[in-house]
Amino acid sequence: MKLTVTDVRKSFGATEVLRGASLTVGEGDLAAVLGPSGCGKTTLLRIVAGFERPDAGSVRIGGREVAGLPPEKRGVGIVPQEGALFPHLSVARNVGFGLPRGSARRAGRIEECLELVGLAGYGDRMPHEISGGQQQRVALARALAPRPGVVLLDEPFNALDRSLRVSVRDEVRAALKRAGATAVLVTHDQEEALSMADAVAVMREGGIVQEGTPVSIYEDPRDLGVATFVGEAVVLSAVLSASRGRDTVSCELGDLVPRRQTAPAANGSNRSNGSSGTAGVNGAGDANGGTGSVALRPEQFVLRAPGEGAGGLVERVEFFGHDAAVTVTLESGIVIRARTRGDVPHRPGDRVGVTVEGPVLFFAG
Ligand SMILES: Nc1ncnc2c1ncn2[C@@H]1O[C@H](COP(=O)(O)OP(=O)(O)OP(=O)(O)O)[C@@H](O)[C@H]1O
Repeated sequence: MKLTVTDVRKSFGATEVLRGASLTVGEGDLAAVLGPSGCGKTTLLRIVAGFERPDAGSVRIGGREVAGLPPEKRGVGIVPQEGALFPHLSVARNVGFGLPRGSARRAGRIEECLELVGLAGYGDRMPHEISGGQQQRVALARALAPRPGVVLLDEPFNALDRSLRVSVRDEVRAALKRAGATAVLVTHDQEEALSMADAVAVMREGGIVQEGTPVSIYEDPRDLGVATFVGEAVVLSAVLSASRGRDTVSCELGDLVPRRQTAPAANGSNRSNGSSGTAGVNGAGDANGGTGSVALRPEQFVLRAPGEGAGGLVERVEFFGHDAAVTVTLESGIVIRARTRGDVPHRPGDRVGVTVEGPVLFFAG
């Protein structure tokens, strides 16, 4: 079911934790609420679940206002941080916990949900007899069993080690999609949000500051704060200027092309993507001739021979197999981290030239 949270406010004593947070999750979508620790993510989730009462605002599930309803009347399933399975109950009894006792469909629904999460046949095991990732999938099966309108996942992969996390994420996403569930995942991990979710809502200081697809949030962040939180970026001072129908952002790595264009191009067409506010600049602000900041992504840096582009010294090469990260200190002292192919020819101590490819994010101010 569709979930709509509108202008929700919540204070604990004198601390205002939610300052008018709004969020919409389409039916069958998986939305990630992404924000730093303490920004109010869990409080928002607890308000949707009914464990906290908002001071103001509305929460609608499938069009029905649920703000006054207790948790058990909301049709919400919850996957807590560490699975929190009942250790003395078998996997099947954990999954069936929220189902009416004695119903003829109970056993069938338990098996169905175990199948959804890829654990058919595991019903008789005890929680300690399965892995941490499997325990999380059982927790998801338990949340899905009563067919909730919305499933809430609160940092569900925190307890898993990194290598396991990636595969469990895929499995959880696949199970949610198979179940056709509308789901909200709370996380502070941008990679998790970008790789798993259909939509990402970036949260900051008690409010959702930007909602969109993972690609749009990464490529078109509304301000420098979102740009640097959602993905790595090197931020440099820059000046935006327009000449001959084309905007240019000048910084110590040269004259670059901003992602948004203010001026009509030479052939008369306007290259602005028109998505919001003043073109030439990401987010609000005045573009013309302005100073501001440019945010450069690691994959935009190209390492070349010394003499081409800005000069720098390779400090470190991190090899990941499929790609590599090369840390370079530029002559100005700025440190950049470039994502390159895995077969990187550079070694610490090498001199290189650095250029930037592709349109860049520019923020006035
Ligand atoms: N019951 C409470 N009483 C008082 N303060 C609270 C309560 N619950 C949360 N807070 C405060 O509200 C703020 C937001 O907490 P919340 O847990 O919602 O943030 P979060 O973004 O989920 O953080 P994390 O990622 O660390 O879990 C924090 O400063 C926290 O201390």
